[in-house]
Amino acid sequence: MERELTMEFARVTEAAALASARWVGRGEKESADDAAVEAMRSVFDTIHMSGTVVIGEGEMDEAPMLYIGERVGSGEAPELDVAVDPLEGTNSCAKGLAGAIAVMAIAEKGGLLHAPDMYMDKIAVGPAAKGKINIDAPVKENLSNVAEALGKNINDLTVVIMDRPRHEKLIQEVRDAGARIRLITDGDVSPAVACGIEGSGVDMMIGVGGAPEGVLAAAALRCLGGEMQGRLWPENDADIERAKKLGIDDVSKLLTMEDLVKSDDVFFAATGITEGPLLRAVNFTSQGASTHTVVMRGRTGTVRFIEAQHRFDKKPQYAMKGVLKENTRA
Ligand SMILES: O=P(O)(O)OC[C@H]1O[C@](O)(COP(=O)(O)O)[C@@H](O)[C@@H]1O
Ligand SMILES: [Mn+2]
Ligand SMILES: [Mn+2]
Repeated sequence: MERELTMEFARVTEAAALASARWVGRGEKESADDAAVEAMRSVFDTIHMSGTVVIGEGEMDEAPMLYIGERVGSGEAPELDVAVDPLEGTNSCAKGLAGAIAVMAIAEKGGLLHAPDMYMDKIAVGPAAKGKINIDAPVKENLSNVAEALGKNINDLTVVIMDRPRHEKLIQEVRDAGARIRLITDGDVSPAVACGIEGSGVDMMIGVGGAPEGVLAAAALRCLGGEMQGRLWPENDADIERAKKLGIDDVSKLLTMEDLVKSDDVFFAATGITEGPLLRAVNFTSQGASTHTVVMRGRTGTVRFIEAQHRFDKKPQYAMKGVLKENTRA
């Protein structure tokens, strides 16, 4: 894939972030989601590519846009697989809490695991701890190996875990081992990616979250040289069927980096909506808004943080779209 595409993908996540940022704290999850999806969808068509959505907003009959199998892009070469989560952290956005991002990953055809819409158990670390994790090992063993690889004491490790009843035992085990925990209410992609960014303050992300989110985070960690391991976490027979439909016959298989993201020929882009360990929030100004985006390319490992200023007088498509009229300036 050509390097020029990185800038194009930054435009895609910026548009989604700008649109959903209008809905921060308004308590309307659906409107925030719809705004992100619509904005992302419309920018895709301006990009010279033939994309197929392999991770998106759901099956064709349950999502009007960015559904699995939908074609995006101008229709010209190259032929690519697209994974999107236009609003990752919907609750955080609706409540104005930290951790919402707009995110996507792109690979050559067949390059991304077609993850079913179900849970996945995950463990993620940055490059220094690559090769030191094993999802099947006791948590304490992983913590101690990662601490050693990072040259830290276990007490100084920061582990991000989603605050969910299903993680009660896991949280206790991490506390017993002596590591620090940051419990998050939503959005496990950004902390998983942050593991791979030096100075982000996150050393490890563990626990059960969305499987599609696992593939998105793995794409970034592939670019960053970090590691993720996953295992699908079906809750019922329907989940198992869903996985089989996507070609995953053995739902208990340990998913390595190679299973999640097949090659280095991958791009990742994300823009912050609310502040997080990886990216700053969208900020509205008198002129427009600023965005903070990260784009990465697996082949070269280049990571770019892009700070952008958007002018609403010159880009009216981003101005107040779909938001309450009384918010407009007199
Ligand atoms: O809220 P649950 O059911 O525990 O699911 C966790 C998953 O949902 C999220 O918190 C939010 O995802 P969406 O906002 O895209 O729905 C993911 O980051 C996470 O992987
Ligand atoms: Mn999500
Ligand atoms: Mn989402």
